[in-house]
Amino acid sequence: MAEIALHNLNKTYDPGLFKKKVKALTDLSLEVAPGEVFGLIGPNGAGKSTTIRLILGLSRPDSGTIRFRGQAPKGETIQRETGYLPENPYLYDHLTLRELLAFCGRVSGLAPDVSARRRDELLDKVAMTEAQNRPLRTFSKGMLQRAGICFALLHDPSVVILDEPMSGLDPLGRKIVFDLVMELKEQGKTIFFCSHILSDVERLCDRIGILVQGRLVRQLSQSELLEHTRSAVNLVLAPLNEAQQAALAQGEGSLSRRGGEVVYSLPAGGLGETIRRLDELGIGVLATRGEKMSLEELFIQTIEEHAR
Ligand SMILES: Nc1ncnc2c1ncn2[C@@H]1O[C@H](COP(=O)(O)OP(=O)(O)OP(=O)(O)O)[C@@H](O)[C@H]1O
Repeated sequence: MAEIALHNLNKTYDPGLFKKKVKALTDLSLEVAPGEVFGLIGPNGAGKSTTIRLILGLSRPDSGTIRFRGQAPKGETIQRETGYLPENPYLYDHLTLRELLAFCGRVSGLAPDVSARRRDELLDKVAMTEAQNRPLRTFSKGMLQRAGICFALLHDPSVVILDEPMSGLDPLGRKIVFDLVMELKEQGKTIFFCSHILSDVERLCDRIGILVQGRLVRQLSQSELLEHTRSAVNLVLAPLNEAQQAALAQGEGSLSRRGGEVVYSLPAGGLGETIRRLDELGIGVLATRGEKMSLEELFIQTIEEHAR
């Protein structure tokens, strides 16, 4: 049974009088299996945070169903079983981090010794032991992010939901959080997260969903992702006229400009057919480069296809 199952979710925001309604999600369906790491990616405003808020019951869909282990989610179960890091964690800023975590432990019903042990472990993991006695209002964005991660994980939840966990972190902080998420994955936790750092998503996730304008336009398992990204070919083309550009826009590859070069990227499998097509269109190929397509390129290609 899926840990999280979303079926045909629709969500519209109504900002009030005289303002246009915003359709944030359209017929969104996805499932996350126990122990799976699911990464939801998409451009700004695609509906990622909205999806997370619906899963957590912080907002209600207009229609569609949300199931948590087969049941309609109840506030208490969700609080007990999930750890949530919001996009911009708002924490009680007059408390020190140590006080915040003690409060969190009490609210979660942890025994004081368990709470203290978890606190010390987590502070150590996110390199915040020395900052624990400082009030949160003195923290930088990256420090607040690390504090938010401790807050989300203190009660050792089995499902972890992270909205932009790498946001505001320096490269070392990113590595710390990356390693922590990897450790949670190894412990068999179910993880659902959104991130714009696609190299992390690529390395961490068992499955990836691409959300564009509120619609889930693509889902890929780790092996499908490997298949898609394994063997791309980039053809460097001679300058194109408008008709040639329009003709290529209909094809299965994607056109881009890189450092003054016109590059046409396509899966290696279709190369023979593409060369014939370029020949018919009178387009010269200046160079051919075989390379691994990154998730970032696949992401941009998917968004461009969707825009077309
Ligand atoms: N409370 C709200 N009232 C009105 N519109 C909203 C509200 N919250 C979100 N939206 C709109 O819904 C859409 C989806 O927003 P959401 O925050 O879910 O996107 P996102 O994918 O998380 O974006 P980002 O990557 O920028 O964080 C956007 O158009 C946003 O402006």
